[in-house]
Amino acid sequence: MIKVGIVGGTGYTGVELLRLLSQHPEVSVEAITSRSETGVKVCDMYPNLRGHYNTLTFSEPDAKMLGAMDAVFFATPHGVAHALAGELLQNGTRVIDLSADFRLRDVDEWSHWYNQPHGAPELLNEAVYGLPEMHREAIKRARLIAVPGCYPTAVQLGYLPLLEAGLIDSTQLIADCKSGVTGAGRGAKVPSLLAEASESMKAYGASGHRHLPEIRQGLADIQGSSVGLTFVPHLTPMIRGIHATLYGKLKAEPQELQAQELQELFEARYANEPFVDVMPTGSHPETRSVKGINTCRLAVHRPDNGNTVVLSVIDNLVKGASGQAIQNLNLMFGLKETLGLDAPALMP
Ligand SMILES: NC(=O)C1=CN([C@@H]2O[C@H](COP(=O)(O)OP(=O)(O)OC[C@H]3O[C@@H](n4cnc5c(N)ncnc54)[C@H](OP(=O)(O)O)[C@@H]3O)[C@@H](O)[C@H]2O)C=CC1
Ligand SMILES: CC(=O)N[C@@H](CCC(=O)OP(=O)(O)O)C(=O)O
Repeated sequence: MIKVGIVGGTGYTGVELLRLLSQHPEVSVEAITSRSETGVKVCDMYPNLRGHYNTLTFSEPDAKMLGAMDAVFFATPHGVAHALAGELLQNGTRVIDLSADFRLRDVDEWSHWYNQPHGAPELLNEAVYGLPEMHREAIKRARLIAVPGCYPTAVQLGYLPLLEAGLIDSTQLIADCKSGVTGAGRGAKVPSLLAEASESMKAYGASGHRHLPEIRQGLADIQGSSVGLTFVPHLTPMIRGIHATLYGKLKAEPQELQAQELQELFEARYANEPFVDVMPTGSHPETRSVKGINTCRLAVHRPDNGNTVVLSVIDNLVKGASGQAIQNLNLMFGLKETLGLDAPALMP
């Protein structure tokens, strides 16, 4: 069994790691941290986990205890993994970080968007961006994984086939994205209150959101040169889910491409990807079709105005965080990529 620890076990991504790992045949969760719930049993705090973790108890984050693990997940706010990752890696423990600590390669850009100095710039060279559909071979060899953000996952998977094939004008990309409220974490905040978030919808970060540089970096890696992107996130009255509507203007020659050819491009690109589902022509994927699962469902449209529209849905807590983190762990440890991640979505 692979022994794992979770730092930040009381948050939404931490408890989602616990839920998913309870079904993983090769992983045993041996340590879980929370500074506020030290001494409390996991199954007493989260009744959905009763019967799965009968003795596992929250403890203070401790480098020695975590260093005894084969791998440690960080499900913590930005800046926490910076402090501990180096010591763990020295002990031979692999690190899978769900926060943004190692996602941006440019230290100054990171400090600008996260309003603090970067705490571990010496580790940036070896951090691998954990989007398996782009970086599978590097992930297999990695010791330190930066799990992509939720919006960045949905946007990059949607644009990837079009940018790889050079079909759209990459100076004018527009990503219009919606998220459920769990995207904001479990800490009490006024905008996440039921009375504030239900029966209403709002954009935020329209003139600059910290996922903008991450998405730009990922899309530039895909096409080999920089992109121009407008990204506007919205908060919607649902608990889980990301819906991304991605616009792209077809270049002059690809103007001839018909809907069926774009469909075939997407199907061919993702034919061997276990967690990307290209839906039939004309589909409009729903966030509820990916609730609780690690799948990104995509549909590509070709309106008659020279544009393409890609619709991309994921569960922010699964393919957008904890599920993708486990997909990375499977690759790093030479396991079947889908292990522990193959249950169907909840419906309705
Ligand atoms: N929610 C989402 O949809 C997504 C979240 N992420 C990222 O994953 C990370 C976790 O998110 P989420 O689960 O929503 O966050 P939450 O705010 O829900 O939980 C944060 C967890 O971290 C612990 N924590 C906070 N500060 C520290 C600290 N200084 N040292 C150690 N532990 C600490 C908290 O427990 P305690 O204070 O008791 O120690 C808590 O368990 C964040 O970086 C987030 O941006 C990524 C993709 C999607
Ligand atoms: C709805 C909401 O507030 N979403 C969060 C992003 C989700 C998240 O946790 O961001 P990371 O993936 O970078 O960790 C936000 O906009 O800041």
